[in-house]
Amino acid sequence: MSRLPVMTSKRVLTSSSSSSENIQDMAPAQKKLRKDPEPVKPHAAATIIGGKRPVAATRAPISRSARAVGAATVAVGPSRGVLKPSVASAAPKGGNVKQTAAPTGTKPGGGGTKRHAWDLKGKVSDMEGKLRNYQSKVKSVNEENDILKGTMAESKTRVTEMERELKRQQSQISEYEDELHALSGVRDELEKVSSDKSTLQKELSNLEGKYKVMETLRDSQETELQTLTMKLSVLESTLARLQGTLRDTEEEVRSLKETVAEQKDELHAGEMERRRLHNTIQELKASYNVGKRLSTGNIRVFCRVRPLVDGGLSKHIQLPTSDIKTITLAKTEESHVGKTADTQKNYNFSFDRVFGPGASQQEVFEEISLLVQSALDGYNVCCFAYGQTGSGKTYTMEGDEFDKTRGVIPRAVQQIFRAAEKLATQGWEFTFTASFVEIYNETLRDLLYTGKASKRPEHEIRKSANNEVTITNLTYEKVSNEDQVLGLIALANQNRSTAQTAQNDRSSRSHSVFQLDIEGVNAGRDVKCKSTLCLVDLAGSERMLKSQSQGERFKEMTAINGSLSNLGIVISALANKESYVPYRNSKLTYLLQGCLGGNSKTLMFVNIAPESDSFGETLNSLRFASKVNDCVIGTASANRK
Ligand SMILES: Nc1ncnc2c1ncn2[C@@H]1O[C@H](COP(=O)(O)OP(=O)(O)OP(=O)(O)O)[C@@H](O)[C@H]1O
Repeated sequence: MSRLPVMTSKRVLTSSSSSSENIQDMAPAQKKLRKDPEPVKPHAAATIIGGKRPVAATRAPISRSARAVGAATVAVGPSRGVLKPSVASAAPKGGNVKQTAAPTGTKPGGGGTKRHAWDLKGKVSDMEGKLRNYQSKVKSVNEENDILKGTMAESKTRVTEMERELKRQQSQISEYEDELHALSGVRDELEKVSSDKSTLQKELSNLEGKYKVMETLRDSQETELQTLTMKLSVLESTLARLQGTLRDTEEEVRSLKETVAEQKDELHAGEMERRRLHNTIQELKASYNVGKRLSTGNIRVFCRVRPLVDGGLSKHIQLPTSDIKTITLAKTEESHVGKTADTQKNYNFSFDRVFGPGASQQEVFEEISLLVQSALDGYNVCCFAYGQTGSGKTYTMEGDEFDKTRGVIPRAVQQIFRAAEKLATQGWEFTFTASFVEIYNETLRDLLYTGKASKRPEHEIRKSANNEVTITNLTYEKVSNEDQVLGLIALANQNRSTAQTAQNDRSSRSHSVFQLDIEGVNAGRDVKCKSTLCLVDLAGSERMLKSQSQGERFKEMTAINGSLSNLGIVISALANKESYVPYRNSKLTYLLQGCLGGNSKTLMFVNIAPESDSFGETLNSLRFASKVNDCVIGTASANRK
């Protein structure tokens, strides 16, 4: 809206700024007017000077008369003699001159009267008329000039005014321009604000959308909250009810705990009583022997008869069905003279138990399971199998791999670990250490050794200050379950079979000793116990005539006989309460010292072969076992603290 006045001003400014030029420009316009036959266009000058039409209007006729005067003036100079052509040449251009000259009545070259050459007076009069005419014209031109001067002054004033106006308008323009500049900044700002506004509007619409979603969410959460509040109140009431129940239950638990503690005390007392009674029973069992005489002792002897290869039993072995403790060896002696009938000689033996050829491994173990239990109660327990080669010692001690035919060692191990688990509920914690050693030719060999054969260490039996017997360099393996022990037994058998390949039938000529050291702690009762379960498979006990054996065999025989007879000697020394017991006479007795002494429960299996050709060896074995069975060593006491 501010542009329009500015443009107008500019146009005005352009035309007026060169007012002097415009005035000069008027000259060509006037020249044109002279050529133009048409009347002068005074409005053109009027337009230039801002519509001062009255001035132009007055000027136009003046111009015409002035031109005529000019033409006449031009002609005045050379008037002598050349006036005619001059007037004549001026005639077609300005007919008005003629008209102006007409009142004089002396129109030279026109329709006027031509003076005679002599009519100088007339000519002077004409000239004077002309002069007067010219003078009046000059006067009117002067007047016109004065008017023009006034107009010029007026125009100058106007120009000055216009220049002032122009300056004012210029300053206004610069103001407008400043304003415009300021407004353009405002416009940019406005544009920015408008773009911000559209961004904000978008954001607003986004937020509105989100708000709606939130509102929906809030509504659903409020519903959920209401549901949860209801559930909470239900739960709170349930909780209050349960807390009441809990208080009652806690009360009940407290009284039950007291009862349990009392029962634990009773159980512990019961366990101790059980151990005492268990021990008494075994002592009583051991004290009753064939001779029906009561004695106190703790070596029990079981006899086991191996079945014949084709089953059944030899005639020379008699096992009365009514008595499970006796065995009779019957020998028929032919009459030398032939006159008398053959005589039969019976050898009767009585032991703690006699197992016939049909006795199963399970039956046999049941009889010794009480003894095994004693090992957990803190008693040293030793069980060894004695008998000639092939009489069933290994079968009795180790048995076969199948469940039914498993021997004493795996069954004893199973029982020990199961019993330890039960005792754990009464606060007992047990640690078990296993070792397996072979005595061959009075040399010790570690059956759990896994190193290089060439680096096999030598072993010595050592006795500590507290009378504990240990073997140097022997593998003592910590075990915590039955499977680990069975793995060790398998390793021992592997070691034995390796040695056996090198020397035929070596197992028959070596003693193998499996030992399980048991340590129990009942921290709650401050009770400890320590014992060793010792299970021994002795070498074959058959006697050989010295003359029949030579070299290595003789050496083996001497070693076996030596250790077995020393075993007998040690047992009788213990039975006779001799001051000196020759334990150190053989490796076997030295190793078993702890198990044979007064503080242990010992069981001996005497295994016999049923074949008639083994009669002699069977008799010897039964005699040896009988001697052992007669021994009264003394009562064992548990290793408890
Ligand atoms: N009570 C039994 N019932 C069935 N078979 C048995 C019985 N006792 C032993 N045998 C079998 O008799 C054979 C010889 O037994 P075993 O090897 O146990 O004798 P051993 O006395 O240990 O001999 P060695 O002194 O040579 O080691 C084995 O095949 C064994 O399975």
